[in-house]
Amino acid sequence: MSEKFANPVLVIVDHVGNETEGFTLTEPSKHLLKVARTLTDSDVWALALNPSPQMGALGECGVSKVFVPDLAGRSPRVSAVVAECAIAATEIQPPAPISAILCLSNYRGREVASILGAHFESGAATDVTALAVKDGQLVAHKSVLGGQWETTFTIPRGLPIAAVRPGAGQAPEVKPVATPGVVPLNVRFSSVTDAISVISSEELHAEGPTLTEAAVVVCAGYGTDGDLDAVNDLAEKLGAAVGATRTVCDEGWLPRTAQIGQTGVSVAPKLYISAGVSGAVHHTCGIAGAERIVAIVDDEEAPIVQIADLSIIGDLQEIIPAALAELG
Ligand SMILES: Cc1cc2nc3c(=O)[nH]c(=O)nc-3n(C[C@H](O)[C@H](O)[C@H](O)COP(=O)(O)OP(=O)(O)OC[C@H]3O[C@@H](n4cnc5c(N)ncnc54)[C@H](O)[C@@H]3O)c2cc1C
Repeated sequence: MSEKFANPVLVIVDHVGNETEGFTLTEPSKHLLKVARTLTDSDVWALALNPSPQMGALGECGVSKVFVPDLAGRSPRVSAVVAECAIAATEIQPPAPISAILCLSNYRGREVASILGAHFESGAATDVTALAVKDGQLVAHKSVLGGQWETTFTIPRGLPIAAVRPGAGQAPEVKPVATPGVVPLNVRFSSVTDAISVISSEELHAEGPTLTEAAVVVCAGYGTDGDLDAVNDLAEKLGAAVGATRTVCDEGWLPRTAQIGQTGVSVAPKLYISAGVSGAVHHTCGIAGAERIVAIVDDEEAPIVQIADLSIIGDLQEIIPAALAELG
């Protein structure tokens, strides 16, 4: 039986939505809460960054306590705001020692983790792909050097902080909590935090699901030769988000925000379908969280074939229309 912490693990969770239409806990956050459950015999707590967290979904993920800070108009997109909320959650009275703080390893999460690591004079691991507890310490795994090496390390001092890649780590079924407690947080934000404010933010891809949230991702590779009609048609049919390899973004066929991989985003869909992708490690390290991988590629020796659950060898411009015809 694997070792666990005796104290709660705090998870910084993300929601999408707004106050008018309501907030929805993101799939990567749900996954991370279940990963947290594997690390402690005690409670899993969540820090939510909106005034109306999705309590039902948090309870289903085994969360017993939800910290809800009053941001007083500040944006949760500012990493320092989020970090100071997490610090405030660790200072509630009476004190409740926390074993570890987890967040998602995205652009904001990596910054949040570093600020927290510096504040607690402990350490922060980012881009983590798996977590465990050994000898009372958090053990983190991460792939480095373009995914060619897997490293295992620990934070031996103070409160460990880990930013975990979306969808990474084992997430077993958890025992739901019927009614998680809500703890309002009054945070004394520092002047450093208030030195940054968000002037505006607009969603660039309002159509279709977000790449990192989507249950199905169709990824365009260089083999599309810039003709993305088939990929877009398949994505539309499946309600999927469209991703890309770096070469596709380098060519300007899709925006850089679509890039999946080491220098792009990580995705963790239930189904990832690649079209004309060779499967370089720089790319496949970004799909480690995918449940099922289907590769459409004309080269049976391509590395993607080695990791795919199903490979369809041939011309994507013939295979995808044929598949769409089957789907009706
Ligand atoms: C430091 C570093 C970081 C990097 N970061 C990233 C990253 O974040 N993300 C990323 O994706 N890459 C990244 N790369 C680049 C990566 O190494 C690969 O070059 C890139 O992923 C290859 O993209 P691709 O599979 O689209 O193209 P290719 O490797 O050219 O593969 C195209 C594939 O399509 C097949 N094909 C051609 N025509 C057809 C057709 N008609 N039908 C079906 N199949 C066809 C070909 O046989 C081939 O297998 C990085 C590289 C470095 C050095």
